[in-house]
Amino acid sequence: MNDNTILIKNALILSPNTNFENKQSILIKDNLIAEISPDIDESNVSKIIDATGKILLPGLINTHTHLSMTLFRGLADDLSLDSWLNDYIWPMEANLNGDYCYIGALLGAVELIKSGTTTFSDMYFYMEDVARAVDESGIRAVLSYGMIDFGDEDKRKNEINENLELFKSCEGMGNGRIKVFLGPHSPYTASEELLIQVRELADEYDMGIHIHVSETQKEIVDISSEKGLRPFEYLDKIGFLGPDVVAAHCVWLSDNEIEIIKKNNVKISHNPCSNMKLASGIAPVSKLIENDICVSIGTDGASSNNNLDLIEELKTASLLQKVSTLDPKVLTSDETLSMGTIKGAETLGLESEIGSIEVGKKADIILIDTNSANMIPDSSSLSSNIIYSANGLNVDTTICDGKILMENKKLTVLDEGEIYQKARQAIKELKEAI
Ligand SMILES: C[C@H]1O[C@@H](n2cnc3c(O)ncnc32)[C@H](O)[C@@H]1O
Ligand SMILES: [Zn+2]
Repeated sequence: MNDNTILIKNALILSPNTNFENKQSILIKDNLIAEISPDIDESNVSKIIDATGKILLPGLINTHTHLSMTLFRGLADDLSLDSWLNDYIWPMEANLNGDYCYIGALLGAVELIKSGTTTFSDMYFYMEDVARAVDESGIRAVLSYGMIDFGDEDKRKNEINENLELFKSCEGMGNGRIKVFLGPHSPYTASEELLIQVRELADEYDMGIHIHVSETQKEIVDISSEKGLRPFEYLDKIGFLGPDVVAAHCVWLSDNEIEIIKKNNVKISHNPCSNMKLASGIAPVSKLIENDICVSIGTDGASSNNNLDLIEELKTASLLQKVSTLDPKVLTSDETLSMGTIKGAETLGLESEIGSIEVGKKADIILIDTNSANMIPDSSSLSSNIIYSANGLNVDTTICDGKILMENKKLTVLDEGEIYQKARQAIKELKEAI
C-alpha cells in the first residue's frame, strides 16, 4: 500500500484545451497528478473515489478577492463604489483586528471549498492572520497586503514594510501553497512614489503585483484631472506595468489603454458581479480577449458581490458579454471555463503548476455531481453543463494539493459549525462598534 495515494476512477474529465474521450482514472501521489489513463491498477492505493456520475475539473481559481470581507456581507448594499468605500467599508475596517480577519478568512475558505475554488488571490489587511486561515484550511492562495498611503511618506514606509514582512513570513508556507504579491490598492489611493517603489521591489524580490485599476468613471475623471492621463497611460508612463501585474476590474478602458495593457502583457481579473452591483459598468472583456490579453475571473469581496461562488461568476461573465455586445457567440462556455481555470493560473504566474488536469501538475481537483435536477439531461457539452447550468452547490468533492478538503459535500478539514458560530460573534461585535 502506498501512503498518500488517491485513485479517482470513472471520471468524465473537463480540462481546458484537452479533449478526454470516455471515462478516465486519475492517480494522485502526494500532492501531484501522477497518471491519467482509462484503467489504473487500484490494488496499491490508499484511497479510492468512484466518480461515476461526476464531472472532474481543475480546482477553480479566483484571481481577485478580499476573503475576510465575508464579515461585511450584506452590511452595505445598493451603493456606488465611492460611497460604499468612504461612508461604510473604510469606517468599519477601522475596527478590524487580526482575530476578526482570521475568522472572516476561515468563513471565506469554507465558502470557497464548498463551491469548488482551490486557489484565490487576496488583497487585504492583517494578512498574516489570513495566511494562518489559509494554512489551516488546506486551500492555495496568493496574498497581498492592501497598501494605501494617500501621499503620506510615513504611511508609505509602513505599508511597504507590512507587505515585505508578509513576504518574509509567509512566502512558501503550507507546502508552497501560499505565495505573496505586492498589493498597492489603486492609482487613487497609492501615491506615485509608492507605485514606483512597488515596481522596484517587484523586480528585486520577483513578486507579482495585485492592484485595482479603472473601476469607475469617477476614477478616470479623478486620475485624468490629477495626472493629465488616463489610469493605464499614467501607470505606463511611470514604468509600473509589466507581465507580473494583475489589474482587477479594468471596466473603463480606451483603445490606447487596451494597447498599453497588451504591450505590457498585464493580466486582467474581471469581476462582473461586483461591477454590476456597485453599478461601476461593464468591462470590455470580449475586446480584451480578441486582443490576446489574458483575462481571468474574480468575485471581489463578499461585501460587493455578495458571494464567492465562482461558477455563478463565470456564468455572469459570459451572459454579460453576450448582452453588452449583442453577440451570443462571444464568451462561449469553453472560453469562459478557461477564465476560471488555466487563465487564472496564467494570471497568477502558476500555469506550470495548476489550472488544468495534466500529469505533473498539482492535484487541485474538483468533482461536480450531475445527479441533480439542474444538471439533467447530461449535456453533450460538459462545459455548457458547468458554465450555464451548474452553480457552486453542485460541487461534491474538493481536493487541493493532493488533500481532500471536501468529500460528498462534507468538509473534512474545517469545522463548519464552529466557524459559523465564531463568525456570527465577530460580526455582532463589529456591528456594535459602528
Ligand atoms: C484592500 C482594500 O480594498 C477595498 N476594496 C474592496 N473591494 C474594492 C473594490 O471593488 N474597489 C476598491 N477597493 C475595494 C477593501 O475594502 C480594502 O479597504
Ligand atoms: Zn477588490
